[in-house]
Amino acid sequence: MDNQSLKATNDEVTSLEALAPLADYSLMDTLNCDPDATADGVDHSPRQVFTGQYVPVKPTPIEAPEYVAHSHGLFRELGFADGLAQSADFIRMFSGDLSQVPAPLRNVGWACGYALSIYGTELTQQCPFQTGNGYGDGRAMSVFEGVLNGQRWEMQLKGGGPTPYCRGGDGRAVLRSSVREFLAQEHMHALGVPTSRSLSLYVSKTEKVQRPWYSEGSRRQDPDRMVSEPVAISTRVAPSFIRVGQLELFARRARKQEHPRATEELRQLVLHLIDREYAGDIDQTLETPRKVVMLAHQFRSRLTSLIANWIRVGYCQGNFNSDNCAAGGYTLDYGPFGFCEMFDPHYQPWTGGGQHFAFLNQPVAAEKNFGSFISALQPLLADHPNELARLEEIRRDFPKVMHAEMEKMWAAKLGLEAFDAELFKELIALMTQTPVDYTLFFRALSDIPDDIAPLTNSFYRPLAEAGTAESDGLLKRWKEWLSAWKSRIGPSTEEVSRQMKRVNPKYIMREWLVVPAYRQAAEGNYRPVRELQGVLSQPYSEQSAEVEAHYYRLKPLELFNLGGVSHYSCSS
Ligand SMILES: Nc1ncnc2c1ncn2[C@@H]1O[C@H](COP(=O)(O)OP(=O)(O)OP(=O)(O)O)[C@@H](O)[C@H]1O
Ligand SMILES: [Mg+2]
Repeated sequence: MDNQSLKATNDEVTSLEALAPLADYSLMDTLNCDPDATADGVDHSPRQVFTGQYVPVKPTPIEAPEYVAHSHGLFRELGFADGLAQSADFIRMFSGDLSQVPAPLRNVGWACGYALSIYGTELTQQCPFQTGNGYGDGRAMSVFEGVLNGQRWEMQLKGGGPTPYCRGGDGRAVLRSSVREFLAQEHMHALGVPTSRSLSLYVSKTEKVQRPWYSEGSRRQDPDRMVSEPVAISTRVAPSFIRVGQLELFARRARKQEHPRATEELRQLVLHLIDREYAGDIDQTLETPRKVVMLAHQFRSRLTSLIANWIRVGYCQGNFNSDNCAAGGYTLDYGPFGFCEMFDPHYQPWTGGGQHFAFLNQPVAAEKNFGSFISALQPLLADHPNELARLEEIRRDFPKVMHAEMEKMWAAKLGLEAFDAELFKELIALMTQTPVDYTLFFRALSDIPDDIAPLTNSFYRPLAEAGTAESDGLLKRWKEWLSAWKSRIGPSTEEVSRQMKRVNPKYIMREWLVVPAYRQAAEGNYRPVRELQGVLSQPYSEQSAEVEAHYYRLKPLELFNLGGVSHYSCSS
């Protein structure tokens, strides 16, 4: 279906029968199926997939699914009736049972292979066959693609059982990680950060799997025991799920001429990416080499803006490999992520992640992924030296564009028209040395206080009380900084304050507030998850006094360094 002819709105979807005619499986219908795939999608053991951009896979339903939550906001955008989320056939489909879906909905889903580069280094070791042909969606599979309210969406189960890319894993996701991803996606959307979205979350009442996790109160880096956790399936939604790593897989094959159609498969995937994610930005009638250059340019804009947004809201991806970098330029894979609370440029919640993926190094990590992306496009321009040179320029200028995005973002956080390097440098030093809570600090600053007293509510160490020379020195510097800052903001403080409150959220997803919610959910009480969902869906709003008292506060000191709260070594 061509994007121009899409109907702008659809009638309210109240059943799967009403959803069925909106299906349009462009990926399955225009790209190549793995020729070794089984027709029925019963394909659940690790094997190599040599060609084709997708493998049909039948999801493995979770036993005895129970409704936990759905996104009211996304349902509204898609034109879905709220009641649908708790209807028997919808629960069946989105907990992995496609056997009874009405045609033309299909009763197999699909999984895709992808390659992995970590910080720009190409790897194949993670593939059980050491070739890269056995790595990809190991437990994620899409089950729907179609056009809803004028927009093309793909729906993907996470935890829907093993695929040929499972590498011996069980294909499941536990409730804990599913609650985190479910909440985080809609929270990021509400924060104004491009992201995959959350549709629904169902948990099994009977099926459990073992995962390494932390004992109560453990401060160790790594989990110290195995715990049995309920499995869940969350469904995420995006215009496509094409990753930088996916392009890389086909580009590596093209580079090595692994099979005669390798370059053609890469070309098809890139053109498909443009249709799905960049149709509004790239003229369909252009020749492929022109399109490829425009794609690189557009992705650079989206990626640099995305990273600046992450830093604006305090988000750290933790594992920003090329396979966790969506080629559409939105946030994907909420595993070892976290929101920075006590400000630390090196904040990294994932113990296995390394400093290269730390909070303020994300612009450089993004540059590495962008390099992988550019390298993946090169085989398509082998006979086009001009376009190839243009691609190289786009890559080379990434840091410049990223830097400009960051300065624009910091200026906005500070309510300034233009970035002020000196003011910023001293602020970062003060925020680190004090240290402050990143969210509370910028929100308190957004009130444009007369003196530093209101800002000190965001300080993890009370300055004045300490009375030491060091803290007295800091106090003086804070006062000087505040007055320097105030002299730089415009005369209409009310307007500046309003603007600042639109970029500096009041509420962010703090892990220690999420832990009790997923624990309660594992006991069958879903109210705390839904309450958190409500609070996190309005992160910039002044909410009730009760919400403020509970959610707008410093992380309690006793929770620092706690395994599973402040850091995690495994997130699945
Ligand atoms: N329990 C599991 N069974 C099978 N494969 C798994 C499992 N857990 C992770 N994987 C696979 O391991 C790889 C690395 O995992 P990672 O945590 O980045 O991804 P993920 O969180 O599963 O998925 P995604 O990137 O799709 O959000 C992915 O290819 C993923 O599909
Ligand atoms: Mg991943």
